Amino acid sequence: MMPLVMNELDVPRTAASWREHPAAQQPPYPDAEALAAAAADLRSRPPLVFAGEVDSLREKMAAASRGHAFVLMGGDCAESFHDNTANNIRLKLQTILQMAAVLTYGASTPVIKIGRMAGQYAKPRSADTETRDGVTLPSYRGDCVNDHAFTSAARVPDPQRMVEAYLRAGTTLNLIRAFTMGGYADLREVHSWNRGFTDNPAYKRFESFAEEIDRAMRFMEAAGVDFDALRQVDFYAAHEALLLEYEDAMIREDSRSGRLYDTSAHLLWVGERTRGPRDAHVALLEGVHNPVGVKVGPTTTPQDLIDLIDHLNPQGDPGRLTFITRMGAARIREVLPALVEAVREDGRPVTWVTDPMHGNTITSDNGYKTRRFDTIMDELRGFFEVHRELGTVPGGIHVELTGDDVTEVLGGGEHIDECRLAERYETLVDPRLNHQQSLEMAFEVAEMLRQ
Ligand SMILES: O=C[C@H](O)[C@H](O)COP(=O)(O)O
Ligand SMILES: C=C(OP(=O)(O)O)C(=O)O
Ligand SMILES: [Mn+2]
Repeated sequence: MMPLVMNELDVPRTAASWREHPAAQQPPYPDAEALAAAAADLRSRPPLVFAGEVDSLREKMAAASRGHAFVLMGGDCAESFHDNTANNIRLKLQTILQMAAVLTYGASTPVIKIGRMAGQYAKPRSADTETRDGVTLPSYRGDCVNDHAFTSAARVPDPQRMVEAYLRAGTTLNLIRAFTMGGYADLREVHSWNRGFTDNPAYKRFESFAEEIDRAMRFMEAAGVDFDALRQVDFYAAHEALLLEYEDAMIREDSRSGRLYDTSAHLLWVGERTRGPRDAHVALLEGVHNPVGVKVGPTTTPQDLIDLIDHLNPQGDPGRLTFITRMGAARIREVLPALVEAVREDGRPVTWVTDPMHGNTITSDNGYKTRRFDTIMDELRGFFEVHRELGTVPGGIHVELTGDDVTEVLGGGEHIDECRLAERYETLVDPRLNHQQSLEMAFEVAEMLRQ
């Protein structure tokens, strides 16, 4: 085990300049003293990740920007304290590992495995309030902020939830590390789970692909590959750096280098609603050394991206900045090329990742916030087409998924239709791919990568 070398108590405040910038999507805490006490409590606690791990992810993201690795980032839209169970963590991890095995074969490069896990507890909302049956209450903003129950007491922002989120993130990371270091991620095991996908009606389309992977495994075995050396994998954690007080309280100095890191996760991203280059969220991430992502939607201009690079990666260090595009299937082929070209012309490297979920959210006729599997796949195809035409590198995918058999996204091999949404619609905010849909996506993307 590497020693933790963070300076936990003496946090230089330079990263705190975010307080001088406008901050969107922050909860209206009723009790400033309670907020300060919770933040002080967090500041006294150990970091959740170690700077050395964060640096190694930065290097891997740099490899992805050059096409020498492929990023798979996935997990819940909003994690919840209630679902912070061993089984839930295990199934999500398993799903990501299964997808990664298929993608590794398709891409013929290492797949960088990143969970939207262990800290994805704060949500931006399009409306500050929610109305049900004539009753209007503050919106749910993630378990780090308030409770999902629809009562006025539950919806009051409670800063003590930040401490709870920290503790839950810590136990989640602990279990992830135990699984991924202790043999649960063994490639032979992961490959055998993927055989379970043969029950899926979509499997027929991928049968020959799956057989190829099977053959490759047998070849490796026959050639004497040391499978025991493949029993451990690197797995990283990421979440949206939305709740500024929480992220600020998790900043620590790395005593080896004197650099500041946001130790709440390895990678942090800024969302489409908070990505203003001169706004507080970007200012906070400017001050830390983590690899960072910025979600960019269809209204983004080329100049917006250059401004973001100026702020977040002025020196053009590879691996520091990832643009996560979420354009919508209908717009991606039209709007992405000019953005990619502007960045290419600028010359400072970024890693391009697609989020095919957030530009494709619809409301079903029976009132569910949902997405169509086919539309999601169409945005993914558009992403690869644009990069292929421009000769640039499609660096990875970012998806909302769960390891459970929920029914939140329409379509896929199991043909989930509107009536079935009611069966297991469990998400607290956005609809997630279920286990089978996630694997189906992995096979489709692996085929795209192979071309
Ligand atoms: O996860 C993303 C956002 O929080 C979400 O899409 C916004 O959702 P809302 O429009 O339901 O507030
Ligand atoms: C809020 C999210 O996305 P975006 O910022 O792209 O809307 C999200 O990833 O859950
Ligand atoms: Mn979401």
